[in-house]
Amino acid sequence: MIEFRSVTKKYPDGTRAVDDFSLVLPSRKTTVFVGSSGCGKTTLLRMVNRMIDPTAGTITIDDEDISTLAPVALRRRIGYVMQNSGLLPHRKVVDNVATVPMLNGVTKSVARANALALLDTVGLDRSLADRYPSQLSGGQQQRVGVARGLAADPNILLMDEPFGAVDPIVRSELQQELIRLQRELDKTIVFVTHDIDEAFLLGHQVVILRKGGHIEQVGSPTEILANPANEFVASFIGADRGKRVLHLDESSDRRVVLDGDGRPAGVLAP
Ligand SMILES: Nc1ncnc2c1ncn2[C@@H]1O[C@H](COP(=O)(O)OP(=O)(O)OP(=O)(O)O)[C@@H](O)[C@H]1O
Repeated sequence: MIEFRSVTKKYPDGTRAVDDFSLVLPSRKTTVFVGSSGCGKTTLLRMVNRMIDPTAGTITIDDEDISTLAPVALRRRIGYVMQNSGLLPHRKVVDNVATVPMLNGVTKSVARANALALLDTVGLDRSLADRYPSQLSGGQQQRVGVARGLAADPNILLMDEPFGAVDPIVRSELQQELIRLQRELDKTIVFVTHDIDEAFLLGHQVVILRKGGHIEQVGSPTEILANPANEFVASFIGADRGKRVLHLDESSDRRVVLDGDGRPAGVLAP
């Protein structure tokens, strides 16, 4: 369990990126921070592995105050996946994945063998192991980024807009893959996005944020969709435009679900 208690981050220039933020992120669940640009999502995420330290307040992991832990050691036991994969360009795929375990003291041969197994886990062919990142597609690079984030077998995986830079079809594949991985691996995932559809798809707990890391609403996708807390949330999730209000068309022999604009969204199983 990760807990933020009255956490504030004020940057040296005076910007209050996060202002008195408190929240519990349950273990083995995916919590998604969603909100528009500049609302403090990345700052919140990076405070979990001490890439950024809060100005006030405390963050605990399983009741341990992380300010008492050495940042480098903490970072090596928390997976981190970022938007542009962050792979080292001059290292082969397999070595990108094996780096952190080797820094943690795992021998090269074991780290490489584990890295190959992780390529299977994220749905990549092992034949790509000896390529350099530039020889992969954007989607493949992101998969390697996820494999690298998992390499030290962390309990916690931080993901900062990891699928933001790939096309919609690949993005959808990566999202499905992450849902599968979460079921299989049972990690505590903290995921940042500005895309509410992605947040609802991936999040067990969705946190809708406004400037300064202010929580507008927190809940499961179902809770938020059924009861948006205020007009800001209603507008953010598209409820005000009727986008998410679905209708049933039973005029034919099949029951067709229509979205707010009358477009078919799916067919109900008989
Ligand atoms: N190093 C910094 N110095 C000063 N201000 C910063 C710094 N980093 C971020 N900020 C400011 O803090 C606020 C929150 O930034 P943050 O990157 O956490 O937002 P975000 O929600 O992740 O945005 P985006 O979706 O654009 O990545 C913004 O106003 C940003 O300009």
